Amino acid sequence: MSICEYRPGLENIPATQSSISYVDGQRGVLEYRGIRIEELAEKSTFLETAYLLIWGELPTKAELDAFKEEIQYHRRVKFRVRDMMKCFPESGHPMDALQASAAALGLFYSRRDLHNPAYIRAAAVRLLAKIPTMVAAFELIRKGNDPVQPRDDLDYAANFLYMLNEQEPDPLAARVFDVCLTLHAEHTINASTFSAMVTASTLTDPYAVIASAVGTLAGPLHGGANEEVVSMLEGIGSVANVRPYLDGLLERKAKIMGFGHRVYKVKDPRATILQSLAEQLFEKFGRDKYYDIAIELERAVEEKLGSKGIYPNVDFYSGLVYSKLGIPTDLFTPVFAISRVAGWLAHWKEQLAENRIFRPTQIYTGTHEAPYIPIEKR
Ligand SMILES: CC(=O)SCCNC(=O)CCNC(=O)[C@H](O)C(C)(C)COP(=O)(O)OP(=O)(O)OC[C@H]1O[C@@H](n2cnc3c(N)ncnc32)[C@H](O)[C@@H]1OP(=O)(O)O
Ligand SMILES: O=C([O-])CC(=O)C(=O)O
Repeated sequence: MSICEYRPGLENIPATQSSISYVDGQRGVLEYRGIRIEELAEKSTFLETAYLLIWGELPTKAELDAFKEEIQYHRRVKFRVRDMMKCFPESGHPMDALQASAAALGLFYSRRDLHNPAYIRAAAVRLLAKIPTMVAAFELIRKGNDPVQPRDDLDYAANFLYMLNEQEPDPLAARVFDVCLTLHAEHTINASTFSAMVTASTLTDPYAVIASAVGTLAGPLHGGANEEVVSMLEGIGSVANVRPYLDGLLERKAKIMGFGHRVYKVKDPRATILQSLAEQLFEKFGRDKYYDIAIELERAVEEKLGSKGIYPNVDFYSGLVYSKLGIPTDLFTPVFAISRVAGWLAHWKEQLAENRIFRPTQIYTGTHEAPYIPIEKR
């Protein structure tokens, strides 16, 4: 077999075949199972979209009702998981808390039966159901409160906001949050999904698969960028300071958070939708001063870097939406994870259906036949 050219970051190297989602980065198109993201954002719900991603087809009403009921049944987490979270340092990052809690689920559901569709479904349901509960629980625990139990009369998105803010959300806020979850659910073979697939390919348990993906999503070049965007907008402080601040970043050759993408060379279609969701929230609950800074920054970056294909990605406007929903800044990436778990699970299932362990090669750049130097002579 011939050795291919080495491409840092595996740029443009196909690492799998998949029918889950599709991105055309030149035209700004994203489809889940062939359906455009704009259409899903308008007409679907997160749980219906998760079902579509994992099982490949839109559910019938009966299938969706059964799925929702299963999710609702599994939302609670065991008291030992909550007690474990109480031992985490309050100052720890919620993504670390989520990674540890997701991995801990493997201690309780350790039976592994990867060829059994019922096992796959049960694990997928458990993860989709429990991850929001664990994210909200850590938030309340670190504030010194007891976690709030899920409410059966609230749907997935509304229930999360309720568990987080300890009050029932406004219906517009709940719908906007549900759309955010749909938008973030899947994005082909990005870094965290690749991480999930590599982990899955060893035939380990699904909790390890998801914990590994959570750890990968946390980094500032990936899902962690949404948190960094808000710090950047706060650091800019005013519309007048946008251009001097940007010039400073470019001089230092620093990355502008929330901009650029390996695949998109135009504005990310999800950023466009998130921007319109932010506007809907501002109309009802008041405008955020950071929105004006964000718009000016988008304009300035386009002028300076548009020719290089650097435009807002999904992480640019999401923080403005989340802040308006009462979500603390360091929960932005865990909230991304609540959603992306759907895509990770879809890829886990697809990987298992035709598994071969990931084991690429390398180009060795070290020496050979090196002498062992005794410690006293080094
Ligand atoms: C959910 C998500 O993961 S979406 C992405 C979230 N991440 C961010 O927003 C962090 C900021 N963005 C970035 O770091 C990058 O654009 C990434 C990591 C998303 C993609 O990285 P890559 O495809 O490897 O692009 P790479 O970093 O090689 O950049 C290519 C060129 O564009 C420039 N560039 C890319 N993104 C940016 C940016 N945000 N700000 C300034 N310049 C940028 C690079 O400096 C480089 O320029 P050069 O060719 O003159 O050296
Ligand atoms: O696709 C990528 O490289 C990053 C990602 O997860 C996304 O944009 O949602």
